Amino acid sequence: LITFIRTRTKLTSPSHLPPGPYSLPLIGNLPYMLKGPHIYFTHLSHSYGPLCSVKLGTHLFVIASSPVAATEVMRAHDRLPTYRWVPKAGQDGLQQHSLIWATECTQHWKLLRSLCRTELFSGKALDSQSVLRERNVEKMVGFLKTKLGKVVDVREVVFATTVNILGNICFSEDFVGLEGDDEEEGRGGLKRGLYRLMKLGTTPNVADFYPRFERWDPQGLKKKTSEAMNEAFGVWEDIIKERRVSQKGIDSDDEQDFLDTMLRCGFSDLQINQLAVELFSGGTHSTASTIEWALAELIKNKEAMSAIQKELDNEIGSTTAIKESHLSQLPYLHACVKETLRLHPPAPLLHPQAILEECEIMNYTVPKNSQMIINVWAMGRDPSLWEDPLSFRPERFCNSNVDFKGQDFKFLPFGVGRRMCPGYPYAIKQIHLMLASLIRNFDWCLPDNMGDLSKLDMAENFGIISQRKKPLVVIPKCKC
Ligand code: HEM
Repeated sequence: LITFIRTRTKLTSPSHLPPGPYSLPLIGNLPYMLKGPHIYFTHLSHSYGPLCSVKLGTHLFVIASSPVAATEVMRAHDRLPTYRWVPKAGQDGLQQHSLIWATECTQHWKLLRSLCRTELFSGKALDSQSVLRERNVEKMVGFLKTKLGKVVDVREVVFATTVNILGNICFSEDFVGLEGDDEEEGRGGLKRGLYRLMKLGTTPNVADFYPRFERWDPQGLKKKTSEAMNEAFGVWEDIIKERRVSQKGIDSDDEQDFLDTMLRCGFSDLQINQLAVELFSGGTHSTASTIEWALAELIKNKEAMSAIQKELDNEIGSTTAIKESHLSQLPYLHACVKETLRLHPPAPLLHPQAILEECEIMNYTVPKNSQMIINVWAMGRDPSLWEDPLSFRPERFCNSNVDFKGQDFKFLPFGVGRRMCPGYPYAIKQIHLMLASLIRNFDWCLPDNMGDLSKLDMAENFGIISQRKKPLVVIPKCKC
């Protein structure tokens, strides 16, 4: 079959295009994406090599699935004009204020990135936030202690904690409850808005593949995205109003939170809402999902769990609450988090960027306006790059220099280049602290009816953030 497809492809494709499958008229290869684009693209790379091309709707996508191909794609990005592909559902005149959805690296994008880097993610900013993170993580541990022996949805608790940490850093507020009773308490807006935005991000949009449908918004996704944005705005609208009136924090020496910083910079309500929604949607599901996957992998892999518990016992001893100052002494914990990000990168595909000029990559011709994608998920599971790649073996990162800072092209969970995640130092601190606290304070087991640990379901769901298909539902037990 593969030989047939290859021959057919050779006959039908322009001669120097990166190889790829025969595409059906009009729909291209869209029907094959149902299991998840990252899985389909990985299969393609097995058949056609590390740089292949595929037609989806009316667009040509070029997919890089090896470190060499990814390096070449990034080189092309550096020397040629590019623009970031933005889902049509998010294109409502908001890009001019956007960080994540800025199509180009404009002056405003630069300003937002540098503001976030200095005020949220620099070493100094991270140090000043540590008390907020520690306080919220202590609350999470306290809450779980009331649930000993009972079934807990780890995703709910961890997600709520990540939202509240960012809520405190940006608005000095806890926005959601840990009990999952926000709807009854009338404060579910942010959680609901963020879940809705994530769901909208996972819904395939006809208009993305057939741009001529854009103006009709056939699935109503544009409208729903804008409703979810408004729902989030409703959560902090009054806080912004009050702060504008009180002028509190207007002097830079008085600044309490990131809202003060945004007000000092003269941001309008629209700009504040846009940046806040992007920080919350980029920074909460991704970290919560990594913690959920890491805990699931550790519950499943008893040896790794014992090794991490031993490290925590040896390095922290009987100290009750883990502090961020302990984290640098925990290399095995760091290795477990890297191993989780290798197997379960929350962003399995780096965002498509289109190159605006025809160019040569690895001796193939890439036509102008092709969307370039780097398949991080495929590289994390490639047996030519990692020994026994499907097994969870944190040891591979012990005594290794491989890091996620965008230098090692086989391991890019936070992306690479100009659009790399600016929040990674923040994310890593938070993940380390929360995971260490979950393991230090509790033993974890599956509910009886779920049987054997080794059969813990590890299926994944592809979306704007890739998560476990089923939430991790487990029982915390007293570590006595
Ligand atoms: C485990 C946690 C996280 C992972 C794996 C992650 C991953 C990524 C990746 C891969 C990108 C680049 C996307 C691309 O090039 O296609 C990105 C961009 C971004 N991330 Fe993260 N991220 C995480 C946490 C965070 C946090 C905590 C924040 C903020 C609070 C954040 C904010 C952003 C923003 C604003 C961008 C867009 C940057 C731009 O386009 O210039 N992320 N993230």
